[in-house]
Formats: sequence, C-alpha cells, structure tokens
Amino acid sequence: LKTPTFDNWQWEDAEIMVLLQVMYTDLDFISTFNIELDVMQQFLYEVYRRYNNIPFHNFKHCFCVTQMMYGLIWLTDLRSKMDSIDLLIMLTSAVCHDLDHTGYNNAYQINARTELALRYNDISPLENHHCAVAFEILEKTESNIFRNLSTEQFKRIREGIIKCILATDMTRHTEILNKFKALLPVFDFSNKDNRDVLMMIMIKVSDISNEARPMDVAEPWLDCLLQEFFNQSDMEKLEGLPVTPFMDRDKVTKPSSQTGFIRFVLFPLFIELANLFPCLELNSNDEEIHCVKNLKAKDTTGKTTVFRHLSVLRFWPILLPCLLSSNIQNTHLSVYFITRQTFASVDFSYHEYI
Ligand SMILES: Nc1nc2c(ncn2[C@@H]2O[C@@H]3COP(=O)(O)O[C@H]3[C@H]2O)c(=O)[nH]1
Ligand SMILES: [Zn+2]
Repeated sequence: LKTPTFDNWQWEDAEIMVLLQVMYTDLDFISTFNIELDVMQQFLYEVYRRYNNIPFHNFKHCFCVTQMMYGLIWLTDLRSKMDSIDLLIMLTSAVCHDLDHTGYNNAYQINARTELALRYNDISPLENHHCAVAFEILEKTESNIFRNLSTEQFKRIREGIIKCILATDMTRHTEILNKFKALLPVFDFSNKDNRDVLMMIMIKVSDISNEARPMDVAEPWLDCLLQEFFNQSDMEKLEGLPVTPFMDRDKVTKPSSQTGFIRFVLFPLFIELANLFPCLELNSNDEEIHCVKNLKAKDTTGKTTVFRHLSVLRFWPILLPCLLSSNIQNTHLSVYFITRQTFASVDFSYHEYI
C-alpha cells in the first residue's frame, strides 16, 4: 500500500474503503486524534457516496490520489519533518479533493454557465464545490472525524484542507510551482508558509501521478480520462460551446495526449519535489540506470543539463540504453523517453559532455 506499484484495479470499492481506513490507522491518526472507528467508517462511506459514477473523477481516482499521498509521506519520511495535523490535512484533502465531480471541467462549467459557475463566480467552481461538499460531510457529527479536536485544531485543519483542494485547480499550476521553486533554496520546514506550499505541491503531484505507476495500472486510467474528456467535448459540440482541444476526439490520441502532458506538466513538477527530497531520486542500487545518474551535458549556449531519473517515476521515462552505450564524443544526442504508447524523441544538441 506504500508503493506506487499498488494496483487499484484489483480491489472493490468496499475493500478500498478499508484500505483508506488502514492509512488513517497506520499514520496513527485514529489514536492521535481520537477518531471513533464508526465515525471513520461513516465518513469514508459518505465520501464514497458523494463521488459520482463517472469514467475518471470517481471514487477509485480519490483512492489513487490518497494512496500516492500516503506513499509519498512514507517515502519522504515526512513524519519526522511535519506534525500530525499537517499530515492529516494532506491525507484528508486527497480523500476529498474531487468530491461530487460531474465529469465536466471548469472551462465547461464557466462556458455553459452552470449552477456551480454562477455560485462561485467562475473562480475554481469545481474545486470550491469539492471542498464545500467535504465540509458538508464533516458538519454531520456522525461522520465528523475531527469531532474530538479542539476548535483551534479544527480551524487549522479547515484552513489547510481548503488550501490544498483549491490548489488542485490546474489553472494555478504555474503560480504554485513557481512559488515552490522560489522557496526551494531556503526551504524551511519550521516555516508555516513554506509547509503550506509543499502541501499544495504534494497534492498536485499525487493528483496527476497515474503515469508514475506500472503500465497495467496507468493505461486503463488514461482510457478513463479520455472517455471523460470525449464526453465533455461531445457535449460542447452539441451545445455550441468552445471545444477544449485536448479533449477533442478528432484531435487527440493516447500518445499525443501523454507526451506533452508528461514533458511539460508532470515531469517539471515531479523534478522540483525531488529537489527538496533527494530520496526521490533514483535508488543508487538500481544498476540499470545508475550509469546515467550523474550524467551532465552542456549545450551550445554553455548551459548545463543534469539528466535526472526519479525513483518515484521509475515506471516512466527511462533514458534509453542509447545513453549508456552511445559514443560519448557524439555531438548530437537523442534521448528517447519511452512512454506507454509510443516513443517520443527529444533532440538535444550537445557539444560537450562533462
Ligand atoms: N493528458 C493527461 N492529463 C492528465 C493526466 N492526469 C491528469 N491529467 C490532467 O490533470 C488534471 C488535474 O486536475 P483535474 O482532475 O481537473 O483534471 C486532470 C487532467 O486534465 C494524464 O495522465 N494525462
Ligand atoms: Zn483529482
């Protein structure tokens, strides 16, 4: 349950609810926050009920995101760096982060002027809604896992969960990533603002981490995502609304959807998390990639690139053996990123290898 190899497809929803409870128990939340087991179960059942039966943003997605968060907490030994309340905020935000998602994204909500867009004035309508539903569940005593906490603690948790869930709006991706990058050189775990940004980064990483999983786990998720995308673009065409290009069944294929996403969204985000946690870098015992671990190259402008491989992304881009065996004097090097569906080649023109 602690590794990215965990296969969600082998578990029924009822079993998944038990697995979620195991995570709360294993992180000592049940004992630390005095959560009664029937309240824990009622909370998880309410969460389960309020995820919709849609292709992607469903209860199984909620589980995968939570499981990745749980795995990252262990992998980065976060328990030694942050207090239990922060960890409780992170895990619970993951559980609740897509509650009552309708399968149509914010662009649709806004363009179609849905009830949610009207209610939230076009500002992250979905994320605001996910968060509001979470606190509806927590309003009921029988499903309020925080009911034995002090008013002050509840206040801090509420503020944290709101921050984390609102951070999953991808229109804020660059803003949050840049904030984190700026903090990195002086990152301070004792500073609340620093920890808040890290928590936002960790939920974002978990939210888009399907491609960090083994192929037979990740690929069905892509099918689910595209099915939801295509449902939306079909609806947009039907209603005469602007069609989001990356959702258009006439324009998108599985490889085209993944290569750009991994290169421009997923990898740059994951790399920054690894900059804070070097343990996310490749395990040095891993011989296959050991040789490329410290490879650096200088391009014609003199800029140095260090090739990276993250253990948390071990199932995804593997720098092909071409790197290991290629003529190191070669002035032109192609690095192949193997994705699930295709080879995407990225050309680097390096004139010097260090
Ligand atoms: N193309 C692509 N997009 C993804 C993948 N995983 C997550 N996303 C996108 O990232 C977004 C994260 O927030 P949302 O859940 O709103 O919607 C998600 C998708 O649009 C993936 O594997 N491929
Ligand atoms: Zn999500």
